Amino acid sequence: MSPSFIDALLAAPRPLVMEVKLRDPHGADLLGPRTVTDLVTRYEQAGAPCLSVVTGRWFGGTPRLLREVTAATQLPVLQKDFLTRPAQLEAARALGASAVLLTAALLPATSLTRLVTTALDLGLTPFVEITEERELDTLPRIAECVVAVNNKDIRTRERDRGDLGRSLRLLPALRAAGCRAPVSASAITDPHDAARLLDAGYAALLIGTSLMRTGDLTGWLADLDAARAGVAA
Ligand SMILES: O=C(O)c1ccccc1NCC(=O)[C@H](O)[C@H](O)COP(=O)(O)O
Repeated sequence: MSPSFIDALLAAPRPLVMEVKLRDPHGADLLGPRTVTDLVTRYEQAGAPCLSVVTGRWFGGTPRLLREVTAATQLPVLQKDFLTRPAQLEAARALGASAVLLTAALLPATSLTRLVTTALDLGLTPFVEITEERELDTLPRIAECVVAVNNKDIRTRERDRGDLGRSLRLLPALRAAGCRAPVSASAITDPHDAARLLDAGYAALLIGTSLMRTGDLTGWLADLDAARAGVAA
């Protein structure tokens, strides 16, 4: 049996969730001449422990894209979309997802509780995204969730430049609330910044645009590894 999304992430030596995302927030194409299968294979070869796929239409996605990704890999896959109903979580599982995005800012507390419970009952890892400390107050079963700090603002379609300081500021509150798998997500463009976030105590990072855009994925990851070794020395 494959490991759950959260277990695969926590066991990874280089804990990056590599994201399949067809368009940037301004509508620019990120895939280029590659196929989705080429990209998934490349991420796998690069050692990704888990993948993410943006199926939200703001970023050029569709539910069919989730199936394309899960058909091309055995790795645990996160579906990133505006998921608000239990039926959408059942559909995600049927299409092969292992984790589902739940955006705390967009969900009333009662819905968030119901969706976390439903996801866990279905064997899916809830990937709960927050931008403010108070969103942790109503989050149930936090030790079983991945909790991601989004460095951008989804309410403005992530057209802002992002604020990695938000991740650094919120990490102590995440740990204090019992989160085992804190993730920093969005706007991570530089391997040195990525190393800094991991060194600060993040269990993992989620990176889309930078990995989609780099012409040298191996080099990007080598720079991250070198920066982490430097940080640790
Ligand atoms: O964050 C959301 O609520 C969301 C909902 C629906 C579709 C996408 C959503 N977020 C997208 C992302 O958060 C980013 O694609 C992801 O964090 C990677 O960001 P980046 O590295 O800046 O491309």
